[in-house]
Amino acid sequence: MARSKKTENGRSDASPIPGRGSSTSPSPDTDRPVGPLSVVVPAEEREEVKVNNANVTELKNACDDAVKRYLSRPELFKQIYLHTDVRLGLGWASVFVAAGTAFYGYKVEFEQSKPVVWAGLILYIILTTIQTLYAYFVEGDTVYSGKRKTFSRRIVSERINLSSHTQPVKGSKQPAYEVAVTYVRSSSGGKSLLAKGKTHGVAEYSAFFDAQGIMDQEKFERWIRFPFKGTFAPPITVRDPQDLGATPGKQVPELQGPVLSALFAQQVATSLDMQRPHIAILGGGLTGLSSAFHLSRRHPEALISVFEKQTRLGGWVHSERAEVKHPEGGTANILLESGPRTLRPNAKSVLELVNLLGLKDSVITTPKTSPAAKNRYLQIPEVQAQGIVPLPSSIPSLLSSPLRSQLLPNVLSEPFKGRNRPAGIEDESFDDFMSRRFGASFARMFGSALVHGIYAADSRKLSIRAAFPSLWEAEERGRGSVVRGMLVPSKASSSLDDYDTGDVPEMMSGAPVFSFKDGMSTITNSLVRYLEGQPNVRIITDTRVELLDLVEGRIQLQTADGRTAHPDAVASALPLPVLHSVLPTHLSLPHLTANPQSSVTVINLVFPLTKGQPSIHPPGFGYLVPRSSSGYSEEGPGILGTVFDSSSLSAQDLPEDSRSRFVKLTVMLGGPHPITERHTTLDNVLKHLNAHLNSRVDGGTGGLALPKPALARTRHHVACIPTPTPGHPQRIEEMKEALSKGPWQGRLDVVGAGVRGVSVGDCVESGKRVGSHWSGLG
Ligand SMILES: C=Cc1c2[nH]c(c1C)Cc1[nH]c(c(CCC(=O)O)c1C)Cc1[nH]c(c(C)c1CCC(=O)O)Cc1[nH]c(c(C)c1C=C)C2
Repeated sequence: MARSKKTENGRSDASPIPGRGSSTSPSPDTDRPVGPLSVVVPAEEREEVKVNNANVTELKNACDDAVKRYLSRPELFKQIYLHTDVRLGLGWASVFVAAGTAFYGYKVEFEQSKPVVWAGLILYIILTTIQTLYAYFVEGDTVYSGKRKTFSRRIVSERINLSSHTQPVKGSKQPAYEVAVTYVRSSSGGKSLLAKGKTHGVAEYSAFFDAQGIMDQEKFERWIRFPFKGTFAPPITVRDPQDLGATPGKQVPELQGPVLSALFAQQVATSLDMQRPHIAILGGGLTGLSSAFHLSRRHPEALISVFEKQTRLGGWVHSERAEVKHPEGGTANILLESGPRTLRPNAKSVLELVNLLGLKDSVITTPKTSPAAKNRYLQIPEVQAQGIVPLPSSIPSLLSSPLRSQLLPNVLSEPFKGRNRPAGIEDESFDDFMSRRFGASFARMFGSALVHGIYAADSRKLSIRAAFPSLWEAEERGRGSVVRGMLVPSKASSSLDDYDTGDVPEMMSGAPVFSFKDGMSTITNSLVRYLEGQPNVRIITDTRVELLDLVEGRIQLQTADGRTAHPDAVASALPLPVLHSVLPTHLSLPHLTANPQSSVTVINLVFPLTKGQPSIHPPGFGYLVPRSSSGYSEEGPGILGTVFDSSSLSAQDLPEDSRSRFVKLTVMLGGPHPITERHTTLDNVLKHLNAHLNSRVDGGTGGLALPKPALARTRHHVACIPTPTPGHPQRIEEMKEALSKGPWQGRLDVVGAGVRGVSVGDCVESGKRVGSHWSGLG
């Protein structure tokens, strides 16, 4: 069932867009308001409803009463008593006529009174006949009529009429309660009709009554309520409310329903204007949210709906806080990242978001001079059996580095190596490229480590042109030499013109990386808060898109809970293999399953430091572990690298004085390593970490074992980073061509890490560019 965290329409008090109000920092997800309709009356506050199970009239009456009780809540509808009033009026009128006639006949002499008595009798018969006909034809099985006025841009009046009857026993089917709903929606005092329709639902009485005849009122309300949740929840379509009914033959868990789904669709449609074009965004991760942000700004006239299969938004950008106890007393509130943890200021699209979402006050930067920015380490068994060695960051450190024999000759000789790119090749693996220019051992030691740190992938499988196009171009600029090419400035302009970055770039100047006080989720949470404040955006969580089809030329989107939508355009921010799985064969796009994806296990560790104890790691960014000379095997530790989070991000931890008492780091495993559960056990990870940190080149902690961690949190991210294999850029061109020229005719756009780049900046950028060719949708 779709569960949405959407707030009421038009709620804009939290809009962090400058000039639109506050610039408050985002509050956690839990702050999101929940519509009153989703509040279930607690069981203890209800009166028990008990009926004779064998009597369907009693069963039906109990359900009718439950409908009335539910719909008459003050926050829902105001009951209209028109039918009762008409029947009462007719009843009283017939009583008066009968009484008047009888009185007249009594007072006046028989012969003289005859005409009037006849007239009275006829009038009485007419009135009671009208009353009966009214009850039968007009009131029918009406259980409830209600009305309300809502305001969203304009006053909208809504009327619903709900009738019910019992479906008798049929074969193996038990007696069932059937509800039919009609609704009318209008504005301008009823002059302009916005929507009109009918819907119905059926459920066996046994679904709500137990063997003793006690009614499960909550269950009944859940069944009847489902669509009303939509008042605060998502629309799926603005065009065709009937679409939202359950798909024939599909079962919504437990009961057939939702009963009032068409009304649900209409409620949203009304508040948004039925004629709006509709853009659906698949995926509520960073790319999906960025797409919604930019599309909602670019197309204020359109309805934008974001579909996310999980409850949580933000994808694998995930910051959490944890209370950690120090064994010597005191606690700290430590921020843990399980996805990306830092950003680079060259990502203009991210700077733009920082500016537009009002996040400047939340930014924390790492100075260029800080060790976290300068010091990086490698763990290469061939160079130092167990420990980590610093990557040289200056000429003197290069000359004294244990890595100099690997670095110096290969880098210094590269400019003198002739052109060696094989004729006619358009792409190759990063490992092949590096081996050609710098030698195979250099490519393995440094190239594979770099690829582990970015793609968690095997550099022998990664496309140089997709992953590091600047190196490929440098080779061309340098007439065969990458080093020479890097010394020649590239012609590519890096203008900020296209980005509304305000003064954020100046604020970042000198900082190699930045993050936020509350971590990377600050961006995704702020995007969600912004989007929730937009009347034309709906975020639909817990809803998996199952099918994306074209039916008679219209886009048809089906969700796993059996609902259908007909958006005018779709932006897919799904991983490409997932997109492949939702497209029917006749619409499948080329190359969606061409690339493998890496899975990473992320283990956040927090260690307490005792007084006077030196840190457990050297100052720096962390270390990477290159591919071993024997390749990837289950025998190895499976570690890709470790990030020293305290070095760059301790400012996220509270209180301030706890920062020197705890050390946080993150160990990453998996990717191309075939890992099993054994690899990710805490004991195993600590054993290797201990060996890496205690025998480091700068002396380590003097051989002391690591303290027992105060916190260890493990997250397995399955298929989280795509590996663009050689030929990827060409394949993407072909896919884009199929999108624009094939049956989709440009109405489907595909964005995200699987398309152009895997960094946070790339994802936000792709959200900025999505559907740039869409105009005049609909
Ligand atoms: C959580 C594991 C991740 C690994 N790679 C990525 C993630 C999220 C994605 C990634 N990491 C980096 C980049 C380049 C960023 C850029 O160019 O702007 C990308 C796309 C670099 C990077 N790698 C690590 C860190 C701390 C950073 C800085 C950016 C960031 O915070 O993500 C460390 C690291 N990441 C991975 C491993 C195995 C690893 C090891 C130390 C995999």
